[in-house]
Amino acid sequence: MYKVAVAGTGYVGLVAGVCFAEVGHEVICVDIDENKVNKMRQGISPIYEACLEELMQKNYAEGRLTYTTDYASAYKNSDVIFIGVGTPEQPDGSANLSYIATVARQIAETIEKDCLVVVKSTVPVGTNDKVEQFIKDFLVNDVKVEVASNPEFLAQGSAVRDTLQAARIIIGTESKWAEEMLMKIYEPFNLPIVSVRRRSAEMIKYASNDFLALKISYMNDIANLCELVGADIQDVAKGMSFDERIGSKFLNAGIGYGGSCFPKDTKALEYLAKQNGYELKTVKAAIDVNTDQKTILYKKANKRLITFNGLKVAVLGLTFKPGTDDLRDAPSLENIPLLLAQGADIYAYDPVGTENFKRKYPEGEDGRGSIKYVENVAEALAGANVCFIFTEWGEVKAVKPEEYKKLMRTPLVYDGRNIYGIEDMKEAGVEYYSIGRQ
Ligand SMILES: NC(=O)c1ccc[n+]([C@@H]2O[C@H](COP(=O)([O-])OP(=O)(O)OC[C@H]3O[C@@H](n4cnc5c(N)ncnc54)[C@H](O)[C@@H]3O)[C@@H](O)[C@H]2O)c1
Ligand SMILES: O=c1ccn([C@@H]2O[C@H](COP(=O)(O)OP(=O)(O)O[C@H]3O[C@H](CO)[C@@H](O)[C@H](O)[C@H]3O)[C@@H](O)[C@H]2O)c(=O)[nH]1
Repeated sequence: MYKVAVAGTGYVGLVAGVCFAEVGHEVICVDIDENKVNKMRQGISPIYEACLEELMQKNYAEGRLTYTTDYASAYKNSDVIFIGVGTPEQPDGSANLSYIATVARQIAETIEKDCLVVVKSTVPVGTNDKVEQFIKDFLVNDVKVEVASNPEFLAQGSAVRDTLQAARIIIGTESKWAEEMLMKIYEPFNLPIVSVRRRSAEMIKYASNDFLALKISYMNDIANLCELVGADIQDVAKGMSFDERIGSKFLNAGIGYGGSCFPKDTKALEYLAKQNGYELKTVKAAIDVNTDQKTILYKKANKRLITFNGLKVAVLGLTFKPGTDDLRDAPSLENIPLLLAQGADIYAYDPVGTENFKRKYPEGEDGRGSIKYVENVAEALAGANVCFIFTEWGEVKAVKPEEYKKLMRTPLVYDGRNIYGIEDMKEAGVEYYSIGRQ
């Protein structure tokens, strides 16, 4: 078993740290955010993820998992340091590598024994080479250091399961020493390992994410055409899914992909291509379709209503997908300002995302409209003139068509997740609009 340090305790770093401890490694998680570290020491997860808190508490109690802001003490004696800090999008679409650079420098200045540095964050092809050079440039002690790539494929909401039961582990190395060490670290997981060179590993991450984003944008594109020609995208997706070459996953048309990865990783790969004099036409198309898709329901509602001014608008779901409190690139963030600017009185419900959303849009008057956060779906729907569904939470899917009819002043529903059957809503007396269906 190894002494493992993890830099960054977000979705990737914390889950990786906890899972490494769970399989027996001695793990220290480092973050610059003192609040987060204090919370974690009390057994409280700073992010909402199924099973994470239980595993944090168990491994902390059993002494295999600790947390610190003191990176020097964490890095100096580690066999391996995983980097899981953010690589957010910059205004030009490129990935911001400043957090990676800071950690690299902190590592260079503190390690006191031979050490493998593993980049888990999603980084443009060639970044691992630069990180290795950067660490060597700033190295204080005479030790051996090498960098390896180990991109992460977990999805938010199922992060622990996706790590412990990952479809594959990708490792990208430039030496036998690094490859063997990473193989040993992952041995207890008993999962398929694909070992390649560093640049290929970096590319596998972007190619996978962008492929999935493309799949979604393709279905959204087809959905929009379905609507125009009288086909039903749900039926079309079902028919397609029986072909194993297509597969049944990620065929759901909707209000566009969001989250912390697909939007930024499509733009970052497009940027990388451009930098190398190449136009990545397929990925550009995925981005363009997604941009339009985000406000497609708002535009539909705008055609149907004279104005949103003074209307009670129920919003069901704020997070970018169910099972997470993350709002990054959530469709709600695109649509709520448009509704507020028109003077809508929004009653928003989300089972876990409300606190995060409140920080961006505090309760009360905003622009011409107002926003209020409610405790359940019924409160949001009561007396509403129109309802938007942005996230397919279980609590939202559980609402029966008749309840919209019963609770709303005018049962007018715009569903960005195709939760309901068209006929079921019609029978219940609900005027219902969704994606790719008439
Ligand atoms: N979120 C996901 O589902 C997911 C999945 C796969 C890959 N990724 C990639 O993994 C990376 C991290 O994503 P995330 O969503 O976990 O990020 P995040 O923003 O949730 O967490 C990053 C953490 O790093 C900390 N940090 C910043 N500088 C630090 C430093 N110098 N030392 C220690 N900690 C520091 C921050 O305080 C924060 O807690 C990104 O590159 C992302 O693209 C994310
Ligand atoms: O058929 C589908 C499937 C997903 N989505 C949307 O796509 C986005 C992303 O969903 P999902 O992939 O489930 O969540 P993420 O947590 O963003 O995970 C993705 O991004 C991570 C970060 O890189 C990767 O590690 C994961 O493998 C990859 O699935 C969400 O807005 C979903 O609503 C659809 O619109 N239709």
